[in-house]
Amino acid sequence: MNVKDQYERPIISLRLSLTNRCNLNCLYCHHDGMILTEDEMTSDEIYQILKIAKKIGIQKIRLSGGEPLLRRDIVEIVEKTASLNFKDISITTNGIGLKKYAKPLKDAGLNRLNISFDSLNPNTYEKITSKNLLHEAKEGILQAQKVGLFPVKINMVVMKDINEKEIMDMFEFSKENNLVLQLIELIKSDSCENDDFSIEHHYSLDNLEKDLENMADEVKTRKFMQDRKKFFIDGGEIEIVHPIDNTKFCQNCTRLRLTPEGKIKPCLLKNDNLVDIITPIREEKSEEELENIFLKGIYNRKPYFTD
Ligand SMILES: Nc1nc2c(ncn2[C@@H]2O[C@H](COP(=O)(O)OP(=O)(O)OP(=O)(O)O)[C@@H](O)[C@H]2O)c(=O)[nH]1
Ligand SMILES: C[S@@+](CC[C@H](N)C(=O)[O-])C[C@H]1O[C@@H](n2cnc3c(N)ncnc32)[C@H](O)[C@@H]1O
Ligand code: SF4
Ligand code: SF4
Repeated sequence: MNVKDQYERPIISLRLSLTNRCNLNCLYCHHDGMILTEDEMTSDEIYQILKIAKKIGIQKIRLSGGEPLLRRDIVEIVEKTASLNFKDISITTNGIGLKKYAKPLKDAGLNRLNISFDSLNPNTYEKITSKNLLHEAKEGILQAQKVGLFPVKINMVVMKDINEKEIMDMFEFSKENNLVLQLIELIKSDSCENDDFSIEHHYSLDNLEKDLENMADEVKTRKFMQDRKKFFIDGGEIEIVHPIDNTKFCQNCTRLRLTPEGKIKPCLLKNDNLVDIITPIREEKSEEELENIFLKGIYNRKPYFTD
């Protein structure tokens, strides 16, 4: 089965937020758009939801959070996910736990990783994350690379007056270590604790995109990935995530989300259209009923930014 939403967007990927807990406290964090509850699904409940996802045609799974590596059963979750033969399983992490987990996760069936890393400067890193853990994050990145997870992407949220001058240094670091650099525009959302920060430090990626276009040996567009652009420069790769007021980004959005407590979330930036799937699972409803609940989540999808 291959499902489309009411706007003819195929549903290709599911992003599971495994927890709202985190070991960093980034100034800009949007918590993947979550309402911050403490409830977390068990790995068996997650597995049941993934089975329905597979059945309705979801191909790609992303595990995120909060910090997904804080889940003690993270390896078991990846193992269970891998047993369902999805095309792609990835994790977004701050990298602090990777020294310990990169190899077990790879062995459990993880394909790739995105690692948040906004600065190579220890003071700036600490200012952003409120923890003096740059060294651990960097070690985690290199460990992921070493155990053969590929590609490893660096997620760098670009912020005015904080790290915007570091883009080229981060690109050099990425090239040297065979990493893809993903530059992310700072998003303002209801789930950011500090609204003023997102406004004050917003840095538009428009001009940078034009500069990269001129510098690039090749430019590619990721069609089912929000029409994002990838720039190939001097043997390195930069991808731009430019979601704000970007109608094309939303027109090409093919992802559904799941909250840690078990609700289907149709859009990162909205919380008024969630669909509870964990209660019916705990009530042992039939497969058909559970599938219909999933489809209701898809039915609720709507592009956030429109013309
Ligand atoms: N507006 C919006 N922003 C998103 C969405 N998904 C991801 N982002 C932003 O994109 C950034 C990177 O997300 P990741 O979790 O690393 O995954 P990704 O880049 O979307 O996925 P891949 O490129 O396939 O690895 C995050 O900072 C999010 O803020 C989305 O659906 N809508
Ligand atoms: C919420 S974090 C969860 C996963 C993990 N803790 C991490 O930091 O990678 C997922 C991604 O969202 C990004 N992010 C968080 N708040 C953001 C914001 N306000 N604007 C843009 N990206 C943001 C982070 O940089 C990270 O790459
Ligand atoms: S961006 Fe990731 S690492 Fe930073 S506070 Fe948010 S969840 Fe934690
Ligand atoms: S509709 Fe737009 S804002 Fe909402 S999740 Fe998709 S890309 Fe993000």
